[in-house]
Amino acid sequence: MTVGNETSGADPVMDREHILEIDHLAKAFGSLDVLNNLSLKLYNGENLVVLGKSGSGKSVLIKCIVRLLTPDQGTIKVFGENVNDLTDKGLEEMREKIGFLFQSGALYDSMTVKENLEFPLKRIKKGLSRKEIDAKVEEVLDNVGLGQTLNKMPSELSGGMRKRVSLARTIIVDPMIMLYDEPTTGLDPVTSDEISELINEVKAKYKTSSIIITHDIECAKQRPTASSCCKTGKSIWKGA
Ligand SMILES: Nc1ncnc2c1ncn2[C@@H]1O[C@H](COP(=O)(O)OP(=O)(O)OP(=O)(O)O)[C@@H](O)[C@H]1O
Repeated sequence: MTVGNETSGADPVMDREHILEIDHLAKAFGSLDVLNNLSLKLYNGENLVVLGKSGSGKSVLIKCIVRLLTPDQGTIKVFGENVNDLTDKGLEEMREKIGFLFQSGALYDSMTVKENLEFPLKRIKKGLSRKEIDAKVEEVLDNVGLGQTLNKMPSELSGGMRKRVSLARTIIVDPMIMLYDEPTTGLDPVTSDEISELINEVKAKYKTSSIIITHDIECAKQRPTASSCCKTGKSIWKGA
């Protein structure tokens, strides 16, 4: 896999704090070495692309970051804290600051778009008034260009629209870090470009730091200027 840090600002990356740091991570399943000596740093306000072919361990990496899997070796620090040392409460708090965009989109098919967006908001940002919830739902939907879909069912949306709604549902709770798992998989080239552009817009509007896990080299290239690149495991891309 290849890891490339990228920043849109004029600041040199090295001058800024890192909010996620992985050091010499290793994970195997039996005799299958999936992650081998992987290190990366995600700096505040940047997009970081992890590029790897199918089966190279991209999803395993995400699961290790949020402790759905325990690494065999190495450390993962998020917001300065070692993920494997967190208490259950600490883990819950950390996960609430991290947004996921799953490969499948993972919308609730029996709920309208509005209900899909309200669901995480009511769970994580407790105590909001009806008016505040409506305003937040409208804001995030407008920001992904789908203000008109409020009362539609997911089945009435195209693949690209579902991806946008999923993104809106993730950013509605103001995550500090976004983890994108194959954000453009299954989309046509034009829609893929739109989603890649949207990822850059979300970063600018919501001041998120993002890890984008993909096998799509075009998606990887659509990040702003690459500033550094480190390689580990099976490298298939040498960066811009
Ligand atoms: N819980 C598990 N137990 C055993 N093997 C696993 C487990 N999770 C993942 N693997 C194996 O680890 C390897 C990497 O899986 P992973 O899902 O991370 O791939 P990926 O890079 O995300 O691939 P894709 O792009 O196809 O989704 C695969 O060979 C998979 O079978």
